[in-house]
Amino acid sequence: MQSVIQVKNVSKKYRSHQVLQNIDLTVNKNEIYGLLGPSGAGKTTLVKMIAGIEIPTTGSISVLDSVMPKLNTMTQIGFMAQSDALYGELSGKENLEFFSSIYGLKGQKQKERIDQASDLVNLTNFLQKPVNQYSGGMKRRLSLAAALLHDPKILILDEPTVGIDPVLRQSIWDELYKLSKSGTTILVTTHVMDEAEKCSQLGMLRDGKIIASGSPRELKDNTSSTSIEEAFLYYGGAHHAN
Ligand SMILES: Nc1ncnc2c1ncn2[C@@H]1O[C@H](COP(=O)(O)OP(=O)(O)OP(=O)(O)O)[C@@H](O)[C@H]1O
Repeated sequence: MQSVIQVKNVSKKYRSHQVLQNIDLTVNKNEIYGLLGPSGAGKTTLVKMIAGIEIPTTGSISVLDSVMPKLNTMTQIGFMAQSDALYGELSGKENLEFFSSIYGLKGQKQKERIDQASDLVNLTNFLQKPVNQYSGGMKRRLSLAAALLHDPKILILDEPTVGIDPVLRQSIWDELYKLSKSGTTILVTTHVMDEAEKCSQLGMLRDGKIIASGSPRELKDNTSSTSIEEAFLYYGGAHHAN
């Protein structure tokens, strides 16, 4: 199996605050890898380092065989941050035009990619509306479309479905499966257990450490759990007992 993301012994400190400790993690091509953990566990910090936005204090991260941060590799990553970085005064379409021009898309290709990405997130009929009139869920969907514009090899999504209703959440997951089947590798953070269940591989993060990793099935079988939540509590407890 071809690995596209390798995190080796990574730690991150902000001043004296140790946020992540000795993280090892591998994501293989076409996987949907979920980083599951409660608020403050360090998920955002970890995905930002993988995307090349933050730098580890110690350890190394390589993406598509390049040590991060590397500009060329960063252009092959679509990153959807937790808070939407959108221009409120501009319409949805103008936002997508702006982001696609940053990726160097122009003319017919730009139009095609904007059409595809907005269709994927069901925003086609709202593209003319200013973004400051969008609901929270619509802003999330527009951010997802923006992350997809340049057809990235790796998609990194930080809590992508927060504020999105269950029907649309399912349709976004359906699209993530399609993207993964067509060759996109997806790394997604979540604190929602049933969402973690949808991933092909999971890393459970707690207090800045990976407490367990494997497929949802493996994690449940290995702990004789009937749910991911139960497995998470098991590993969390075992971790604290050590
Ligand atoms: N720039 C920063 N400077 C100092 N501390 C930071 C910084 N960024 C994050 N932290 C701290 O690192 C810890 C982990 O934060 P992080 O956002 O990575 O967690 P998270 O698991 O993504 O949580 P959430 O789901 O709430 O965003 C928190 O205690 C946070 O306060």
